[in-house]
Amino acid sequence: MTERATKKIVVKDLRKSFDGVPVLNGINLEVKTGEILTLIGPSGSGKTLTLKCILGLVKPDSGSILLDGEDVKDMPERDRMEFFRNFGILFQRSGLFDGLRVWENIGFRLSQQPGMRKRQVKAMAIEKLRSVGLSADVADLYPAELSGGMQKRVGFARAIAGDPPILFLDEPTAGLDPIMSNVINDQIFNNVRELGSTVMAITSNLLTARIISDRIAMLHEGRVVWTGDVQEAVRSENPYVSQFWNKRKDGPIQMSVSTISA
Ligand SMILES: Nc1ncnc2c1ncn2[C@@H]1O[C@H](COP(=O)(O)OP(=O)(O)OP(=O)(O)O)[C@@H](O)[C@H]1O
Repeated sequence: MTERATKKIVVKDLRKSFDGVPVLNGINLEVKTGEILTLIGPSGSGKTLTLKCILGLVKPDSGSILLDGEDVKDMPERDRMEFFRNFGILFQRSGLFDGLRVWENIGFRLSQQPGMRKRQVKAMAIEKLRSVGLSADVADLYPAELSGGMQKRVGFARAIAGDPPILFLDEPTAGLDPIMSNVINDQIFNNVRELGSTVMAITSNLLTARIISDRIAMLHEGRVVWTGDVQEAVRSENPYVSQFWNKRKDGPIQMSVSTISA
């Protein structure tokens, strides 16, 4: 098979500095088709920045980023926006449009396709709401009328609308209680498996990482210090993974107070 068919996301030697201070020091990542890769790592290790570079929100200094075989690093802005329409993105704060009803939020991308009727968009939105465990009544509400957990679920429903081949999930369970986190973990896992999407996720929630991931990539100081299957991560003796996974204060990962409080 070609690289395009087997690897949906390929990041090679990604580097980024701010004011001469290196933050990404040569990130290498690969996500195979249909695989869920989760980035974990201490605060400030470069997880969000890596995702921002992949999404084109921050321009890296060097390296290459291939999505579905296309080099997106130097893609012109208009092409990039068009290209990313094919992918699902769940932002950390759900990113719902306050002025749009739930169904309009979920159907936003679909409604921009020529010839798409309102009725079709709403039907698709309701189907996606059901797949994240919410009833059709929610469709006509506005985001402000929803709890944080419901907003996350609607954000996820929007990300999977259009059955995207690639999905990016930034902290899908941040700020949720443990029960709601678990509901979302299951819904991510089930929906993604059903759709066969390739996923790159970021999470600080180790239970989320454990439930949704096939593979884990651990970042530290802007480098990938370990990658492996999720089962290997759980019992890994790699000092970084073991310290992080077992939430130990002592080890090679040193957290300064300014980092902890950031
Ligand atoms: N636009 C920017 N300008 C300057 N520094 C930045 C910028 N964006 C990120 N950084 C720095 O890059 C480092 C990595 O940030 P990043 O947000 O990727 O961390 P993270 O691993 O996602 O952490 P967290 O889990 O706390 O979100 C941090 O030290 C941050 O201050």
